[in-house]
Amino acid sequence: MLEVQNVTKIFGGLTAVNDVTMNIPDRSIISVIGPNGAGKTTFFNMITGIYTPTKGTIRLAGREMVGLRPDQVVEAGIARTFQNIRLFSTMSSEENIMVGRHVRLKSTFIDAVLHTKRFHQSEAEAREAARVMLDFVGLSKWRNELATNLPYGDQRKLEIARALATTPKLVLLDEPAAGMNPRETEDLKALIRRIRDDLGVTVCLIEHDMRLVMTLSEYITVLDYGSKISEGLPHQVRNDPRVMEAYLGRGAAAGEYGKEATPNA
Ligand SMILES: Nc1ncnc2c1ncn2[C@@H]1O[C@H](COP(=O)(O)OP(=O)(O)OP(=O)(O)O)[C@@H](O)[C@H]1O
Repeated sequence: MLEVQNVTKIFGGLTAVNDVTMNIPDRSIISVIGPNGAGKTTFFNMITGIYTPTKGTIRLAGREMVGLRPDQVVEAGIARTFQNIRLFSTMSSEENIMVGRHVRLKSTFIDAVLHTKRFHQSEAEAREAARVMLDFVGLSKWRNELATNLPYGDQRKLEIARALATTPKLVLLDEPAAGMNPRETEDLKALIRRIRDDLGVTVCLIEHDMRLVMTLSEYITVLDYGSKISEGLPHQVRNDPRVMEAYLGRGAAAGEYGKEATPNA
């Protein structure tokens, strides 16, 4: 599905991502982990067209993504959520998802201004897609509620629903469990499995909650200081001394996230 080859990103003198190669198979659930500042978000930002890699190629089903704008990457089939929730807080849950859906609609700006038949058809289609997505993520009861009024865990789910409304082939989730309580995290795990199983969407996540990562991921890639230091099945990564060293060798990482964040937690 996604082939990332020898990707590097240099900011001034800092190499944030260093020669990383990674393949994401179709319909898999993959995680990218690593201590603070390891380069995970920069990696997502390159895949989604926010940053252009200094070097390397990124192909989605054989099509080169490097050089595309973020909106073109979404159209190609890659959607994402952000580490810090980025919902339109003064819009309802339904409207937030409709915004995501617009990338797939046929009506133009002119249609919207002139309120043409095509515009009304598109609006109806977007509203129906939003209804289906709200139902899928279990947020139907919040349909008309402003996004800002939703409980935190539900705001994260709404972001996922908005990403899914673009009908992606691949969805990138940046710390989806951040700030969630254990029950919300269990719900999220079930939702991520359904995204893959029911919608056939490939999932790649960045996550610090190691319990979630180890039980959900089929394959894990570990970054540290921008470089890939390990990859493999959860039990292989968990037992890799380089990974433990990356987390526990840095008191800051262990202290900041506590036991939950270490691969053996
Ligand atoms: N736009 C930028 N300009 C300069 N440096 C940047 C920029 N974006 C990220 N960096 C640096 O690149 C490195 C990797 O950052 P990145 O945010 O990708 O790490 P991360 O693994 O996502 O960290 P975290 O787990 O804390 O979110 C850091 O040293 C960061 O300060």
